[in-house]
Amino acid sequence: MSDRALPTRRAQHRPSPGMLASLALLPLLFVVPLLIGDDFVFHVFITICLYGALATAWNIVGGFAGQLSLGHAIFYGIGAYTAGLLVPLGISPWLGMLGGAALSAMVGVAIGLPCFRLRGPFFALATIAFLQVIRLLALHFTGLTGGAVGLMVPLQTGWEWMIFFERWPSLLIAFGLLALTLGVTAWLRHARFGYYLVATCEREPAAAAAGVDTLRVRLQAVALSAALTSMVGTFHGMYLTFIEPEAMFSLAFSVQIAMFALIGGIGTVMGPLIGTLLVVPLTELARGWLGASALGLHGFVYGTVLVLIVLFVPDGLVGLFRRAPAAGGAEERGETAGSAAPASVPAAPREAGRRRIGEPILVAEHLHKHFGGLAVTQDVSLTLRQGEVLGIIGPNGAGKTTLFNQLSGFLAPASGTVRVRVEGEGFIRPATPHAFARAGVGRTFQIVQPFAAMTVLENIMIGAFHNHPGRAAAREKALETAHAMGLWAQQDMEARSLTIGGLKRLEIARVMAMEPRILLLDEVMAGLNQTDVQRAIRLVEAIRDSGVSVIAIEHVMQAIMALSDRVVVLNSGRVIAEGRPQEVVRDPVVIEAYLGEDFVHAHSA
Ligand SMILES: Nc1ncnc2c1ncn2[C@@H]1O[C@H](COP(=O)(O)OP(=O)(O)OP(=O)(O)O)[C@@H](O)[C@H]1O
Repeated sequence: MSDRALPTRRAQHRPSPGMLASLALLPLLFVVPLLIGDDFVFHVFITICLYGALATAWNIVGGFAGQLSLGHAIFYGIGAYTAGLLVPLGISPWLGMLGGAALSAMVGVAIGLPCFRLRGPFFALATIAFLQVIRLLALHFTGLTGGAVGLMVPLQTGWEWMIFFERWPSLLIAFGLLALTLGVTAWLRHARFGYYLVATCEREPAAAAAGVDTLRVRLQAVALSAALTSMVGTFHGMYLTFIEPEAMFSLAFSVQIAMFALIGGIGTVMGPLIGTLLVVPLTELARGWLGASALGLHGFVYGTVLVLIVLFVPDGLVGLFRRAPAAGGAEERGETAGSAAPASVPAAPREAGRRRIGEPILVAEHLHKHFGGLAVTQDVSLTLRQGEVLGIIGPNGAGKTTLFNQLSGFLAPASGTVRVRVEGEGFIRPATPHAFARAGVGRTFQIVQPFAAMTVLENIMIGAFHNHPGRAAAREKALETAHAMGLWAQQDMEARSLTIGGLKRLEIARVMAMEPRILLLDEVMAGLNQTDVQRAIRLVEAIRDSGVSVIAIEHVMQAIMALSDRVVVLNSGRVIAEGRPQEVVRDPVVIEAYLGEDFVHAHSA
């Protein structure tokens, strides 16, 4: 995402060469036809603007939200029909445009609600199914839509009716719609909403853990995209002065819009327009030269270009202009410069060494969870107190992660409750991951979940947005957290290039940027070398000393012994022991179920 949807720290004041070139060339879309003054040229440029706007609007769902919609013609058709049906009633298409946009946004949400549960090809197929249903309904209700015969838009000319004798006003409107969609996408790319969309697209659980209401974000995206698509549909209907279900709700048209974006580069602001700029003139010029003998040629042109793009520039045409990634080796620089050591966790409210364990802050009671016939959590109760570190240990498959999932809203217990104390509200019972995040519960994942295509800083910003909705404030908070977590030197690196130790720290940094009161750590020491384990222990100590209460699942007993105030031992989904670490490791039940005699001998030697 650093090079695609969001800028890196260095890049943010310096747009990419592709972006600059596209912006400089943008006014030419309006000026060139005016200078040439030829009807065909006007038509080609109006078509470019319209398809560019449609592909840009599609990109909000297809690119930023990562949901391959092949049903976007639904919104285009709604826009055209809403205005087309209102004009005979004496209502201006400008009002029809707004009405169509509102209706499309609602239809988008109604379709999105069931479809967003589906992934990959199933989502795409579901959008096609909805498109076909709406097309058939439009063909059936002939009284409303004109059926297969279609509707002629009454030929009233002038700005009020959006129909003109001259070509330039149509070009102006098409250009305006293109500028509007580009403007909305450019805003989105830099706003919290855009970060949330990309995070949701890349790793939904990690986004949810960072407090993102992932379904809501997707629905907002589809509503926005549908409204913009519908506005273009309204104008195109008026421009063609004829609307019919087969053309307005066409699958081929939906695929075409998606293809322009794919060719140019999805998840980028200018990519969809660049794709359109390449393909539409090629097609229109070929049609102009070859005339009727070139019927269906556009399909051949699209197919050829798409195959070439997939083979040679899989990221789309904007990939050609992309700047080289930030200089490699920053991780090593960070390591050797010693800046990777956890500096401090900011704003420690009380002195280390004088910790006082306070009132209960998270209480789980009688949790039960089954997966089919397997009872994974059996009557588990535990209490975390303010300022405490509670260790959870147990053999593989004991149910530790399943318990964590219930303590953070990722799994609903079959029975039992999880309550969290919130300042001024007393104990509440959150139900979803983002509700837990709002209540101040942050968590990491056993298998690290970085947003791989974002920079380290952008990853941390996803957490920082939780309490700092503005981009500048979130960035400030993320920088502060990166420094505290020893990730300062790596802040501009793409997360995917971090070492395992760096990824584990990033996982904690993203949660800490949310400023949680309760931190759930799922095996953050696993796979680390001895030096990194020591660093991680110091980091968790610093977090604890800053006033955050911690529950840590861990197999690294050195860390459990150093950090835990109390330890809960799980085996086969049940709590088999609980107490101070020194007592628990001597418990024969724990030795038999988990630690083994070797551990006892090693520590008594
Ligand atoms: N979604 C699921 N569906 C079916 N079974 C599951 C699911 N998630 C976990 N399990 C099973 O539940 C049991 C407990 O898994 P869990 O991951 O909670 O254990 P754990 O104590 O965290 O193990 P480890 O220390 O290896 O991470 C395992 O037998 C696992 O295979």
